[in-house]
Amino acid sequence: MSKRIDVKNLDIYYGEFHAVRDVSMTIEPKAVTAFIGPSGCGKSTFIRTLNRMHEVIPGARVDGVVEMDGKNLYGREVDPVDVRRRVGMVFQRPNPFPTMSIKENVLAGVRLNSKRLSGKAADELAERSLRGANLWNEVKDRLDKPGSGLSGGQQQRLCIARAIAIQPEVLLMDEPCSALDPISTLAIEDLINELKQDYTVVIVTHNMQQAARVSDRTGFFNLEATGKPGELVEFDSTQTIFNNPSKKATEDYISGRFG
Ligand SMILES: Nc1ncnc2c1ncn2[C@@H]1O[C@H](COP(=O)(O)OP(=O)(O)OP(=O)(O)O)[C@@H](O)[C@H]1O
Repeated sequence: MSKRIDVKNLDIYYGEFHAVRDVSMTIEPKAVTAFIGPSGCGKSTFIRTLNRMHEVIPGARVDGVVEMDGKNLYGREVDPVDVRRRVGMVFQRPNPFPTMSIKENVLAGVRLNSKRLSGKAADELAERSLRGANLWNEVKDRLDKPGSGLSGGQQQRLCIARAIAIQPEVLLMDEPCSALDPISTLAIEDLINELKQDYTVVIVTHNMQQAARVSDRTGFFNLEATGKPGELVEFDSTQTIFNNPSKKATEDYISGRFG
């Protein structure tokens, strides 16, 4: 299920503004890749280009190539809706549909993709996805209650269940723990560790300890000055980035000298 992503010379724009410059990297399957860097360096912008969410903003565009297992996601024949089905996304703030039940929240993405599900198939998929998101035991007795009745950490796991219900190949997570308390954060980190058995996982995080804990590879983004484009300064095994980075800017950031 999981796929490899090759990014080649990717430039990202908001209208005239050049937000991210010339990124090339390979994101490995069945691994967690983390992006760190100071505010405004383009981490969120970059991750949104991996499922073509960037282009929903008027005037936003990219130059370059993003390949999934060798096929350009920006090819002329490629349907962006299909890309977003194959590359799921979890956002910073848990965003369950508040009036929908827990079960219907899990199935919402599948129903949007206009898949018809029999009652039994829907029940099975909901259970499988909630188990996959480590939430089943906590909600199995209240599947018909609203998703908004869950704690923040449970809501975020509900959103992860919704994302994996559509059986994506890649899971993007943009600061998935920034609205959560430390215990919920640990639950999500454990879950990320399990998800990499099946998915290519990409996470943006402000928390360097989190990047060190959960990821196999880390990319450090930076920008020279406000108004300049963000750049990928260094991309390597998490071990190397945190213990033996090759660029001074990475070392300064990791050791808290700026950012
Ligand atoms: N919708 C938008 N329209 C125009 N410019 C934008 C838009 N979204 C982001 N930008 C700009 O693009 C640059 C990169 O922003 P982005 O949110 O990707 O950075 P980031 O590294 O994720 O920051 P943070 O860590 O604060 O979330 C910033 O200069 C930002 O102001």
